[in-house]
Amino acid sequence: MEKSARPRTALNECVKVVVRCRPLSEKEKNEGYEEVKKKRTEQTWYERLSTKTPVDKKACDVRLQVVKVWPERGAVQVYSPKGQDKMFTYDAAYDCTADTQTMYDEMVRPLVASVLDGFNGCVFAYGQTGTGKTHTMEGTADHEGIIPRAFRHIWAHIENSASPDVTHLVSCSYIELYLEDVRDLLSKDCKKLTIRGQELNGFYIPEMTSVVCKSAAEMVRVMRAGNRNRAAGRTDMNEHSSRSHAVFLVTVETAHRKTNRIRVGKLNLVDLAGSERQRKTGASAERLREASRINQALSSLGNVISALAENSPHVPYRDSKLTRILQDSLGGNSKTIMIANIGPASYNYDETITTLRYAHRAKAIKNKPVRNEDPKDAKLREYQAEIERLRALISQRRPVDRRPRRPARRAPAPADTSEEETVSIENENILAESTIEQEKKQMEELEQQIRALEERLVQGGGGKDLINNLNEAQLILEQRNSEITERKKREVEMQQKIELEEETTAIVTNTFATLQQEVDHKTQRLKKCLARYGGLREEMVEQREAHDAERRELEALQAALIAELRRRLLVADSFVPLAGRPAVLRARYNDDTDAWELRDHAGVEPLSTRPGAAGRRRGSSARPARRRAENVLDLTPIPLPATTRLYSAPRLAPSLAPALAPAGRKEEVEAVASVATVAVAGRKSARARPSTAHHRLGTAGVR
Ligand SMILES: Nc1ncnc2c1ncn2[C@@H]1O[C@H](COP(=O)(O)OP(=O)(O)OP(=O)(O)O)[C@@H](O)[C@H]1O
Repeated sequence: MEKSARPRTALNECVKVVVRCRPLSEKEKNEGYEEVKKKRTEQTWYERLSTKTPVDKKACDVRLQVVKVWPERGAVQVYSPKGQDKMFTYDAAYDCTADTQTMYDEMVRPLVASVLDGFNGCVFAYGQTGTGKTHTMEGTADHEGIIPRAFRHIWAHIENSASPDVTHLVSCSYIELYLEDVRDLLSKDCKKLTIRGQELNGFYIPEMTSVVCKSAAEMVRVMRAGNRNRAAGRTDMNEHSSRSHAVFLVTVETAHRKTNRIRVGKLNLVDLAGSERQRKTGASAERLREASRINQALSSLGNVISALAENSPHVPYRDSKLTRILQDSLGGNSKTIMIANIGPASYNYDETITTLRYAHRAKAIKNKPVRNEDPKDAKLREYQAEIERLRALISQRRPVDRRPRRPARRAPAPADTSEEETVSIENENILAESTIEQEKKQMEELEQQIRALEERLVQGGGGKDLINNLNEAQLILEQRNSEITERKKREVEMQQKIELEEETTAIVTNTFATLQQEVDHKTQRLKKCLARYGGLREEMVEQREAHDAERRELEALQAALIAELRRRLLVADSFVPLAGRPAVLRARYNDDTDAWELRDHAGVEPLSTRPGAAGRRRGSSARPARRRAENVLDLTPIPLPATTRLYSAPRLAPSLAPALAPAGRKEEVEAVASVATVAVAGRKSARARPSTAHHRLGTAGVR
């Protein structure tokens, strides 16, 4: 991501939130069917939704679904196991029958059109693992996702640019956030990148690879190449689960020759990794580590969404790299669409409710999109300046080039010239010839450079030939489609407004003929308030339960991670030589440079020196310096089975003892035995001490 110019004046625009519910998967059907059979006697939602035969597989499939989508109202209803159904409304809602094409036309198309007009745009898919985020963003061979559709849209627009005075430059980058490392998916070895900048001026990634593309097909190839490098794996919830958050960035620069202005639109297409419960995904070892990082980043994203929705003065963007990358998209200079993916299965009720709540909160986020005109970092401007410079260079050298390539015939030296002069004239001729050759080569090189730069730029076609006519027709059709979808969207909004205002209008227009009527009306309102209060209480209890479940999950995760850490420490204790240990302990993780660093205490402050007292001299003390304790290696000894026994003096017959033991020998034996006992006691007490170094290293290991 490159540093973009800060907005000047901006109109607030809310984040658009879309919900997409995928169909029930075969696995959910089978597992749910088994569960229904098990639970048929319990009073749960299965019973509430049940027909008469709970083991009938078809009826069971219907009853397994706790989500009902109302596309015409943009609403999602979730049947609650405790009685009170939940209803959420969004900018749009799509059920399992809706395809990506409809979704793109209705919601994403206007956003991509804004990007082509110089705005920043972001589409990000959020939701539990296996709910269809990758399916929605990338799609499959049969169902094209939003990303390739956006590519085609961009290129249809470029090919149809009416005027050849318009020049375009399209480039893409692809990065992923894997285990808190930002990796460049388009570089050969997926090099790690650093996020630079600050919260106030925005974050950016300066070194990521940017590939200039000249067609939608080329962009798809770039995306596939990046996908091959992306971290993916199998979990119990998803056969091909994304183990990283991926961001595909498209930059479209458009230069208008007449106005001499450049507009730069940036489109972030984000496929987040899904939140997951260890219990459900069956994650272990590496998957567990990934899951903990995924959940950590998503939790930071949730905190940012909550802070923005509540207009909190502090938004914790710095908490994770994901939120730093998405800073502009959430509350910044961007038009943003959040796609909340959910599954319909009762099995995932809690996760679905959590996703819907987050999505509902995100609706309140206000962004400040501004058209990016003539930003300093526009590559097109750079290319144009370079082309101009090269052209100027060529025209400066032209007179040299116009000289005859080689003299047609070397003029013979006049008869009276000496032999020496003849040689020097010939040498001059040879020198001139080689200079001309060199100049020629340089000119060719310069022209080649110009051609290479110009090839990167795409000139507006003018739409005169057959293909362009077809494209034009397509564009008109798309425009009509978008008009229709715009109208549909307005209808949904109207419907939502009508429903919301119905209640208040009824109250306002109600005239109370009698006192009894007023009492009835107020009783009715009170009942409604009580019902709402009940609903809120229920929600609170549910949230507490969800929080408890999450806490338990995190505790389990922590226990697993600590176990893993102990294993690694054991390996380190056994194999890292003693000399290297202090260095390992001094290593600190630096968030800014994104790397582990060894504090050079020789250069900064020797460990042996005591920290200075503020303003006054410290009295001398026998206690060791404070700093020293930070670098002490305090390891818990590994309890190993004893392979030796303590020495105990052999029992001797009392009559033989004085004869065999020389004077003083007995005391010596007793002293050795007592030292050994003290050593064992010391070892035991060391075992009982808390392992502070482990804890310290533990934090480091988790980082
Ligand atoms: N709308 C849909 N219609 C049909 N199948 C779908 C739909 N959405 C998702 N699926 C299927 O569900 C499965 C999981 O989808 P996908 O991999 O996109 O989930 P995800 O949310 O990206 O998961 P993760 O977070 O683990 O990467 C896939 O087999 C996909 O084909």
